[in-house]
Amino acid sequence: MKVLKFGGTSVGSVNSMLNVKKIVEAIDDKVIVVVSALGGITDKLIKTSNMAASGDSGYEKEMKEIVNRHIEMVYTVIPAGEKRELLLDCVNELLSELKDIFQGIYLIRDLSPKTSSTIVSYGERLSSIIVATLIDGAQWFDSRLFIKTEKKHNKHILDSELTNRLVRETFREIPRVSLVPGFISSDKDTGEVTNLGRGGSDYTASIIAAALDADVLEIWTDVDGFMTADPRVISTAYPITELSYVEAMELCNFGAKVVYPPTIYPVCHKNIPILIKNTFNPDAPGTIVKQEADHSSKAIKGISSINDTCLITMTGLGMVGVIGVNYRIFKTLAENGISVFLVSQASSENSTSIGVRNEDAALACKVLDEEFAKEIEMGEISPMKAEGGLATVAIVGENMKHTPGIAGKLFGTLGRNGINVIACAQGASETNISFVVEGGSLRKTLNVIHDSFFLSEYQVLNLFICGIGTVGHSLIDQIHSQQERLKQERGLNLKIVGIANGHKAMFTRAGIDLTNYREELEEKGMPSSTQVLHDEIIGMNIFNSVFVDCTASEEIASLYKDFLGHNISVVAANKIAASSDYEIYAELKRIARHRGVKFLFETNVGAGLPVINTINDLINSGDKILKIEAVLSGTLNYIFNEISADVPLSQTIRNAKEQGYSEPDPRIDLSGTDVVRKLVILAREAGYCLNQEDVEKHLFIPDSFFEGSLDDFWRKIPSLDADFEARRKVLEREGKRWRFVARFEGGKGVVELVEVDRHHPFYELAGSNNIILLTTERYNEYPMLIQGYGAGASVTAAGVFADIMSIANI
Ligand SMILES: NC(=O)C1=CN([C@@H]2O[C@H](COP(=O)(O)OP(=O)(O)OC[C@H]3O[C@@H](n4cnc5c(N)ncnc54)[C@H](O)[C@@H]3O)[C@@H](O)[C@H]2O)C=CC1
Ligand SMILES: N[C@@H](CC=O)C(=O)O
Repeated sequence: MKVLKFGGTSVGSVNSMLNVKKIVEAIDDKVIVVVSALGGITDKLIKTSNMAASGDSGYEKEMKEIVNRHIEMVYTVIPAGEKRELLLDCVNELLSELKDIFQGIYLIRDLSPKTSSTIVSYGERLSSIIVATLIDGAQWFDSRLFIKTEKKHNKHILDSELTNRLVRETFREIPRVSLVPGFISSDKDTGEVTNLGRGGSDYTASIIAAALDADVLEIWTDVDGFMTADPRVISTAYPITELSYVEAMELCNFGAKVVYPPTIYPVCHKNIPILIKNTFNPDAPGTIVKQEADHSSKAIKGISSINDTCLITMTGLGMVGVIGVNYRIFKTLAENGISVFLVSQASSENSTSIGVRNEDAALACKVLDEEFAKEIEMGEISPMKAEGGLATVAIVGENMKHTPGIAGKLFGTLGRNGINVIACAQGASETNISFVVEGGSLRKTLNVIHDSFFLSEYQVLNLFICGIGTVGHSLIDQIHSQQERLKQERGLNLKIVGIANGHKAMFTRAGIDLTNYREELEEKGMPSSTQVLHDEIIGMNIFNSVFVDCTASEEIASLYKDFLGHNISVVAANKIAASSDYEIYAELKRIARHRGVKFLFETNVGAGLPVINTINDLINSGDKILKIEAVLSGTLNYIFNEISADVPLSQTIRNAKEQGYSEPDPRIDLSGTDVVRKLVILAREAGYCLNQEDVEKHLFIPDSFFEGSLDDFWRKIPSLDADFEARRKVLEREGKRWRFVARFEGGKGVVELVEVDRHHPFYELAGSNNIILLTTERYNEYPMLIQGYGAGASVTAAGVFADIMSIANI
């Protein structure tokens, strides 16, 4: 025998009603069907009662809607004929009783709890007789006759013993299909209508299933089962196939509204499985809840949360070692009907924090202050402190018991993402770790956990890309072309959630479609500014996020500190921050380390060449960099390789810009600034404290050419062509070439134009290539050499991409 329960959405529309009929009639076994009120009707009944009680004549309109909803349902799902007429008689009679009750309330302007309970019972009474008529051969039973409650602490509580006996008596002979209204009950002493609480239809079904030793309890709802997390917050949440009773209880107690929590105990006690199914998708497997759920899988099964938490903290040295303090706290709260869902107490016993719903907080503080008035007056205990606007999150899974390090991983992940844990609790059963965070961090918290415990199919990295010129555009193209492969083969979802250039910016948590992002940015983007980027990116508070700087902007570099401070990793092609004042560079690295995020800038030197990582590897393994000799400017090397009788200096500079080698402002290259920045960064990464002004410069273009605007520069630069050509000819005759060389040794840096002959290791350095010779304690007689493309869109973008991938750490 099976017990099936259909919730309000399952009986809320014509289509779903017809699905219910199909599902029940296809069962080849005895079945007891428990139904809720038509979706939304209970709320409407409560609203109408309150309107009538407050003298608002608008209640009549609401009542009309209730009438229409039921009558229309009857006319659409029950074919014309005798059955329909009989049903209409019953429905009209119930509706007319209801109308009279509302009128009475309106006239006397009074609504007692007893009348309220009577009113809400009409929802299930009406729906159940409609469904009973709809399903062939169904026999209707009145649950008020066998679901019995008693009053305790001002609440109607099930009298299990009496109810079980009455259920067994009622269903001594079980018909093929029985139809029972859920939720409603009656007082065992007075016979007054009561109910089992909102969501109580699940409980009705569970009580009946347990009393009759059903084979299974099926809860038919509008979702595919228990999900790994709230799908409205986590788009990648998915249904869990199997849960143990304990796991299901932990999950539904805490926000996952799939099952009304008291439902689990009666069937668990009898070892009757619960199957959660979707009325709108009956072929989906659903979730099975049973004694022993699959233990071979992930350590945590699901996450649940409530965004309605107030933490009440009681502190005082007068609590230490005093027996009975906790007893008094919980007794006082229980006597006042306040439910506590989280308790956290330090072993020092001088503080206890209690999680209650926000609406209960004021009363909880009041009654506890009263209970401990004497101790408060003596200064032994401080008055209760309430902190509202919080959220409680629970991670749930019986496998946690067998897996060390879950708590470490959980709190480590939260910390790296800048989420502050205000209180936490874990029972010795180890099936649940609950913790409290700021309400505003809930979304991020759920995403972080879902992602890091691999509940999601993919690990997500959220990228903000700033600057979509030569490097930024190429990077986005590369990400676009690799996105799918990374998802499928590496389980990594690289999501670009923000893109900005100097004029426009756009942001979306869902990820930007990269097909036409440039057009979209132009059309739909908001005006971009440093402040906008700062506020939007920090305000979005997204987990696992990386700010990627592909600009050459000082203002943008000034944002890194705040981003790192908000646990956003930074990947910079922009060299300004890493080469700025040593203190700033050191501070950024310090913040990144403290926050557990990354500040990476491999492309600052040698574009995509592995220069900085190599130096880090050498240093980390105990080597010491003694000397750096390098050609670090792609632009200058290109210029000195291209310059010829046919291509004058000024033209080579233009060509370097067109090839995407030069800085947005090529004067940065020609003035040696770019090379100085790079040398400073290399020296710092090698462990030396060097600033740009410490580097000696021997330049080849007079300073006067860098005065004025960029247009002035382009106008003036051809005047140097003839002189350069004359010098080039001499050089050619001598069999030499120009190389702009950077050197660092003994704590001193120099950049200069050097004339090298064919025996020099830099002589053959082609195109825009870079070369870096590292003399170290280990690589001494034969220095380490790194050589290759040192500038250009695709290699630089690939280097930025590699930094991003190292943050993903897959
Ligand atoms: N081109 C290359 O080979 C290499 C370049 N880099 C570095 O990469 C960075 C970018 O270089 P390119 O792509 O060549 O420059 P670009 O001039 O082509 O692109 C710069 C982008 O930054 C944007 N931008 C400028 N100021 C901005 C602001 N305040 N807010 C938002 N966006 C802003 C511009 O609108 C443009 O989209 C530079 O810092 C450069 O030093 C590093 C290694 C190699
Ligand atoms: N402008 C730079 C680009 C790489 O950093 C160069 O020419 O090397």
